Amino acid sequence: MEIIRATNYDDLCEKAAALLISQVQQKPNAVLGLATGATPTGIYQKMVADHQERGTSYAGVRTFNLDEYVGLPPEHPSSFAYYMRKQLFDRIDLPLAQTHIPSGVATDLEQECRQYEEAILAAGGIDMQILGIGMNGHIGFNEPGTPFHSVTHVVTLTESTKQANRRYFDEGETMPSHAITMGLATIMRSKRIVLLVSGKHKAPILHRLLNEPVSEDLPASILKQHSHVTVIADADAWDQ
Ligand SMILES: N[C@@H]1[C@@H](O)[C@H](O)[C@@H](COP(=O)(O)O)O[C@@H]1O
Repeated sequence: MEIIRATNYDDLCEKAAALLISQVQQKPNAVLGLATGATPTGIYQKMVADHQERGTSYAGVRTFNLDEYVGLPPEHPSSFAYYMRKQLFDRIDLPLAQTHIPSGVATDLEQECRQYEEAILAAGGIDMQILGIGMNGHIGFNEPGTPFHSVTHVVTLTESTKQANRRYFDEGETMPSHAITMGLATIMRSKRIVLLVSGKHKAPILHRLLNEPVSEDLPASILKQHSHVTVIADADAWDQ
């Protein structure tokens, strides 16, 4: 794993956005793997600014998001589909038809997972996958104990993950209990992976990732077996 130390969150976003933008400039029909959560929001802002100021075009790009909550339609403000439209898709020249997010309201969720996996393969695989990391080491929604060979599947969210994402839901609203997520094997098939770690609350998990052996108890540890992973961590995440 290549480790890049960013001075602060803005610098992390600058560095990650530069990787994505240069990927798209080199390959205008690149397949990008995208993530949600708090960490990537600044990156998407920088991509939008670059699109507006320097004209980087996403007209030929295809995207696949890591995950989506089961039961939330794309118009639900807490859905990842809604997040992606607001943060990025509606603000650049990327046709929505070229964006992919698992459907959390598919009648047959198992079939949705199979089709999602097939769609990634049919697109030629993911050129660059952006990842955040959960406090328990999850990537996507692959919680500790998820088999390394897993492909896109339905997961039961842990209490800690529900707690961490509670802030994206209205008070009193019931949190989804399940999600669809790319599996660890799906993520590992990406040609290049960029893992983002930001904030003091992520310092313990960054420490574990860098120091513990590869194990299904720490899902992100599988990334050590990938030949092209870049970890970008800001100073707060290093401060342990
Ligand atoms: N499914 C998402 C993950 O893909 C994300 O990486 C993680 C960390 O999010 P944040 O960046 O908000 O810390 O949260 C969620 O659980």
